[in-house]
Amino acid sequence: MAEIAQVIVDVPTMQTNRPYTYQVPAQFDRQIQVGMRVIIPFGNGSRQVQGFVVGLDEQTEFDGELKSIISIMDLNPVLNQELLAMSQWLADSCYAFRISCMHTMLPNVMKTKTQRYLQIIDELSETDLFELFHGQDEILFDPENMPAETVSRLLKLKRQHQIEVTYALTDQAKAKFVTSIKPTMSFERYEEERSLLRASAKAQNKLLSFLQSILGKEMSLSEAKEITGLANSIFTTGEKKQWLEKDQLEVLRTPQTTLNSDNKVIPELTADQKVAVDAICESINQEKTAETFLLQGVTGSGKTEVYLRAIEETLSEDKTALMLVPEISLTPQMVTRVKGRFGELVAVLHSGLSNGERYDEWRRIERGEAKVVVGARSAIFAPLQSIGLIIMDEEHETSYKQDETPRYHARNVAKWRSEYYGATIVLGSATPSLESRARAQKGVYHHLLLPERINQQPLPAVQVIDMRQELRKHAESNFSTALLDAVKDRISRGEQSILMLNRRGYSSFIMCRDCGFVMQCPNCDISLTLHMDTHTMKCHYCGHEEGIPKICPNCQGHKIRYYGTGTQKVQEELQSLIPDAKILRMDVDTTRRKGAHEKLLNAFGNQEADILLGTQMIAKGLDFPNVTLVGVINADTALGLPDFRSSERTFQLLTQVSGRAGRADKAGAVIVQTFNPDHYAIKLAQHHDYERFFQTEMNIRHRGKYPPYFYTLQISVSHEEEVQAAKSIMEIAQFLKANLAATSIILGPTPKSIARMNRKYYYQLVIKYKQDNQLHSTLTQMMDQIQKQSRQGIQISIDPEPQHFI
Ligand SMILES: Nc1ncnc2c1ncn2[C@@H]1O[C@H](COP(=O)(O)OP(=O)(O)OP(=O)(O)O)[C@@H](O)[C@H]1O
Ligand SMILES: [Zn+2]
Ligand SMILES: [Zn+2]
Repeated sequence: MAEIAQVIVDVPTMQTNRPYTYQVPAQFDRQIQVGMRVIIPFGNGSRQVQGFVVGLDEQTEFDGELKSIISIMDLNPVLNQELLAMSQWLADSCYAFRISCMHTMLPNVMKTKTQRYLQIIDELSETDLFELFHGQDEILFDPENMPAETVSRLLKLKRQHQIEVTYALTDQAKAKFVTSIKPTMSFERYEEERSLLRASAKAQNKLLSFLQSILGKEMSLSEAKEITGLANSIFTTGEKKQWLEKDQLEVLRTPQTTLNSDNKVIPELTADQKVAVDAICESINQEKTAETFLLQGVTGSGKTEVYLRAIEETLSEDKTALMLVPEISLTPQMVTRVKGRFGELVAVLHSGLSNGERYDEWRRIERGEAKVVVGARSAIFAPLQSIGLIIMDEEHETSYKQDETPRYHARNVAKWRSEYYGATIVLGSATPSLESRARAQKGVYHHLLLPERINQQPLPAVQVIDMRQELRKHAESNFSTALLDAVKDRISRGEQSILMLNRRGYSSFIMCRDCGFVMQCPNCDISLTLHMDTHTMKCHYCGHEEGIPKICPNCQGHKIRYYGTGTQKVQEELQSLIPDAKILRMDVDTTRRKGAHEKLLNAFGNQEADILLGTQMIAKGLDFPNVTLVGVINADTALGLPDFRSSERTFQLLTQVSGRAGRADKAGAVIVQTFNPDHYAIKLAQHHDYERFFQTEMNIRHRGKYPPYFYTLQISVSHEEEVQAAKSIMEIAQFLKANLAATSIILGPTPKSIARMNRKYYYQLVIKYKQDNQLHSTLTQMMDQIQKQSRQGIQISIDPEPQHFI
């Protein structure tokens, strides 16, 4: 008997974590449950919004009058106890609003769509109203698609209280239904019906035999039409004659994968794999112990097989398994392997799914039909229950951290869930993040090693080419002689090459050779990027787009030139250097369409091309036996970034891309082109020496007081007026200095390296801290300020453990 509900209200502009109290009308008494979505009145007037029930009470004492819940949107809670508790923790630890955490955890379609209607209050006499309302009492208010003049006239009428606004919410979370048919009679009765037909009624005759063939079954109408080739009208006739019954059948929109299916032979484990699998399985079998393993295995050492065995064990214990991969569209081979092993039990969640597909996969998980979930970052919130195992492949990848609010790291969410269920965590990587490797060192994580490739296949030999020398020999080519010769050699042997163009912090822009003018975004402090495919200049921060100028907008000169190296330009150069090479290009431009990744990879896997040329997206997870050469066209770009992790990123990327070569019986080679051949990250990657890199980098981090020795937290402030932004970051800095522990260090405040974005000015400061009991409460206090200040247009964000410092 719940009479009072605590509701988190879904209004984005209302920045609070406080639940609101609503009356539960008697008719909903039995139905309402914590974790359901409800529609509630909010604010003045007739506004309706969505909310999430987070608490139910019986007490009726309350000062003042309570508003009542209007309706309940769900038959079952969409947030179970665990997810509700998690949303609370997530909001708290990420300094985020609970409503945005809830939305992050749920499929998109759980957001309601609000439409505004305008309604005439009294009788209408004026022609004005008649014209605006087209003679109706109510119209949809859609300011974006209405002439400005109409909008202002309508708003004026509203101010004069002639019309009022009403809100209608539509629930987008809809299951998909299709019409189905079912035979209603026995075989003999159908025979009787047949004898009554005229000889010319061939189609009906055919329908009768078909129905006889599917006795006791239900089938979708469209499938039945396809099988029989009969028209709709025949089925309608059949329904009228009561030969069949029509019904609504729910269909799940299951995403298809088009990647070549994996050979399903389950290999015998190597000795090292066995040690790892045994240790992990033992932990899975222990109830209620949340242990974390760091599985550090060189590229091609068979980490995936370890994951698969661990999943198998988890399922046999009647528990569920969650497997995260950095970006699923880039690792279709992984999905194929998991699906190949566990079939229908697998649900795949990723950004390429349509909203409907995502919703249906989500419900398959929620109902317990899918017991293994594979997905990218946000799949960590999959509504699995009794989780026994959480795997994070390539655990060092930055894509596990969300850059927008809530700024969570999937690894921390994994830890929370593993403690909730007593689940085992496996973090896998050839190049673990320094944070994780340091924890393994301390014994916080169990360290498991796969030091060798399968079949003792050697890691590829890496040759480093000094591009400063090369440029002296021949100007302005992206290809050294060594790399070109190696590629030609592979082509002549019928082997394949992967070439990577590192494009982080890299872009193509245009510049006037007369006056040096560079096209800038009118809203942001950065230059526009040239996109040859659409023939436009685009801002990668705010999305601003314009045409490519033919003459310089500054001096009207004609010497506009392209700078920077796009993959397309590199492809053209390579093609002219090796005219008969078959090149596949994989970058954002060629993979925009759904399924394009898989198509390209399939083609390459079928050896339809000699060379796969691409950006970082080709560095991960690819396992092609015929690839014996990997070339890195430019290893340096990440090194130039003002980020203390830039060496770590470079080392990780080089190791990972090198790992694509020589994975089967043919030996592999790697050629790395660089302007910094002596840099330790490049040298140590050349020698596959993770341990030395770890020691070297740890020393540097220790000296600089960086993670993993210190934690970091970034606070940014933005405002349309630079003075306002600067003023409030200074105030924050003062406040922090007065309240934080003496051991905590504040860096800044400074303008962000891109100081202006989307017409707003950005300032930031970074806190480095070891242990600071004051920090959390101080920052939470600051969150209250955010709520006050955001009303004046100032936006403050707190980012715990940011992964990018630019
Ligand atoms: N025990 C085994 N015996 C034979 N082949 C195996 C065994 N384990 C894995 N393999 C095969 O070895 C290859 C490399 O394994 P896998 O892709 O799992 O390596 P990985 O450690 O995940 O590599 P990377 O980090 O480079 O993605 C795969 O083709 C896999 O099928
Ligand atoms: Zn811009
Ligand atoms: Zn010019």
